[in-house]
Amino acid sequence: MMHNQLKVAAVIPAAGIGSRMGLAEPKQYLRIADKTVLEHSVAAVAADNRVAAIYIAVAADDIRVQSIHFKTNCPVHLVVGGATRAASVFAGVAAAQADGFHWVVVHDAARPCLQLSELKAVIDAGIEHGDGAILALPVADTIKQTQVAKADIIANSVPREGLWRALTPQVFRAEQLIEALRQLGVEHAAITDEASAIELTGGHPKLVVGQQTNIKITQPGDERLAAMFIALMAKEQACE
Ligand SMILES: Nc1ccn([C@@H]2O[C@H](COP(=O)(O)OP(=O)(O)OP(=O)(O)O)[C@@H](O)[C@H]2O)c(=O)n1
Ligand SMILES: C[C@](O)(CO)[C@H](O)COP(=O)(O)O
Repeated sequence: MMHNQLKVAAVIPAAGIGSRMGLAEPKQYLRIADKTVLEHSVAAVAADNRVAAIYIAVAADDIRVQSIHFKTNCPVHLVVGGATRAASVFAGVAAAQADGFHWVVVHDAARPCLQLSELKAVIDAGIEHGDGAILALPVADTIKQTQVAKADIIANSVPREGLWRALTPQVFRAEQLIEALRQLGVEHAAITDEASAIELTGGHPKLVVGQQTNIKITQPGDERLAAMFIALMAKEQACE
């Protein structure tokens, strides 16, 4: 069912330093085609007309974001993020809640290839399912576990049945997410996404199958893959 009438706020954690990329600037400011990775991600979440406001959590000393003019149909607010992803998400959700939003769609700034069909599906599922919903992909490869002392030597294989890779967006009731983060604390090492905070406080979010193209720019080379996907998606849109 499509929940057309409901308005949601998007929260974009964009306060990371991108240490695994090893670049001079954070990965959300890399340029792909005509704009930065952050602008691609913001435009992607703004594409669903239920998204009525966007809250971007940026580092306190971020000056790059000041020169960006976000071209969206809804207001874009900047909030100060924190030392962990969870702290940045908390800041964004708290701001959205203060502005009266009851639902939040959290999407990594580092995932610029999100497609509208995925976004719509996860918002629908999140609102419909009691404990929210996330985009995810079932693990498709054989999974190996390494030895404790030797990181490149196999100890055994792990059954992949029931294993999924978590993506974003992740959709939750603002109240439920903020309470979970407050209860666990935003420094909690096991909160690597919003769903894990909900799980750790007793909830069971729904999994919605995402697209292989919805990659997170994490390691060198990922930006080239993202650029290819963005070019392909633009070409497909032009043909529609
Ligand atoms: N304190 C932090 C850490 C991360 N993020 C954001 O969370 C998203 C996903 O995190 P990740 O890929 O781990 O980004 P970084 O923390 O920047 O990368 P790294 O772990 O390589 O340093 C990114 O959009 C990142 O900007 C954030 O808002 N605040
Ligand atoms: C939220 C997330 O993108 C889901 O895959 C991810 O957990 C955050 O980044 P990290 O690479 O795990 O730090």
